[in-house]
Amino acid sequence: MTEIRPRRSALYMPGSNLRAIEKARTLPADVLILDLEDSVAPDAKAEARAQVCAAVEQGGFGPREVVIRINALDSPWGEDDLAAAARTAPDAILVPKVSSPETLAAVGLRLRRLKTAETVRIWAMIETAHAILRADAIASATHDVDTRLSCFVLGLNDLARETQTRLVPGRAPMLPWMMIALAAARANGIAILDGVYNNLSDQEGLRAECEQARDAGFDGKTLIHPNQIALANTIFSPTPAELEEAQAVASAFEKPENVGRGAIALNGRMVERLHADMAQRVLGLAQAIEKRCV
Ligand SMILES: CC(C)(COP(=O)(O)OP(=O)(O)OC[C@H]1O[C@@H](n2cnc3c(N)ncnc32)[C@H](O)[C@@H]1OP(=O)(O)O)[C@@H](O)C(=O)NCCC(=O)NCCSC(=O)C[C@H](O)C(=O)O
Ligand SMILES: [Mg+2]
Repeated sequence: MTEIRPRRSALYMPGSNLRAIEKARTLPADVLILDLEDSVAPDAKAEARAQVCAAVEQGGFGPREVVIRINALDSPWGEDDLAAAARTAPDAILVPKVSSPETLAAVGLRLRRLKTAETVRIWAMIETAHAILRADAIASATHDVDTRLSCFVLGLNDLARETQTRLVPGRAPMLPWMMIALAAARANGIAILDGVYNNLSDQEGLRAECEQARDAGFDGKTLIHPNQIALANTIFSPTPAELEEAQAVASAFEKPENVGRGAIALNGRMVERLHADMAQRVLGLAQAIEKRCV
């Protein structure tokens, strides 16, 4: 079974907020995104960079995946952010406003020159109209060894700003873009996380977006507040009924009488080997979640 990394909940926190970073070491999020970009004011950029890098070097984040979101390379802070982040060897460096594969190649090249540990991956924010139009080309960068791309993260606030498309309940105007990004990610074998839900006090609205993203095939949701973690973890985890079904499908194909068969009937439904593959993924995710024990 392929090992799966759970990314049900990915919590952003401003790099300038030391209290939030300290608190994050105890929060049950699968991924922590220490932000140097939009949540940090220009005057606080240098201090936030130093603070985030010291925190990553200090460690203590347990099984949580630690990601540093840098400023864009063409901003006044991007180059310094990238060099400092690379030295601390987080799990990944998240690059904002990626609009072409060339941006990722530029980041990859710098990581090679900086002799950055091979374990450091690149994640790309998909949050510009060009990124949607070039999603497959950007995701294809994962096949270039230098580029290290392993995950897309949607930025629907920036997409709304650029396109004037409204962020409305149900997200109908944004859904085609979400699915284009999803198809590009899956076609190239990388992970993909949904954008944030801005309303901190609306758990029902958050639930609706998490369920929509789960059904659409996303690995998890990016979050902005600790009170959003539990819901995302629950919704992006397999339910007991899904686990039972997955176990039944996997076991059915292991029976000696089914070894040579491509399709079988199970509880009145046709089940093919592709369903057994899907079942193995569900079982693998459940196993990986259990192993994390945050
Ligand atoms: C939105 C907030 C500014 C609200 O902060 P605050 O008013 O302090 O919230 P609370 O008083 O309810 O906080 C309770 C405790 O929880 C801690 N806390 C709050 N938020 C976080 C967090 N994100 N991570 C870790 N810990 C957090 C507080 O410190 C309190 O702790 P304690 O003192 O022990 O009680 C704030 O939630 C916040 O800053 N959120 C993150 C904002 C952010 O990072 N934004 C950038 C990413 S979103 C984005 O850019 C998406 C994309 O690019 C796009 O385009 O869409
Ligand atoms: Mg953004």
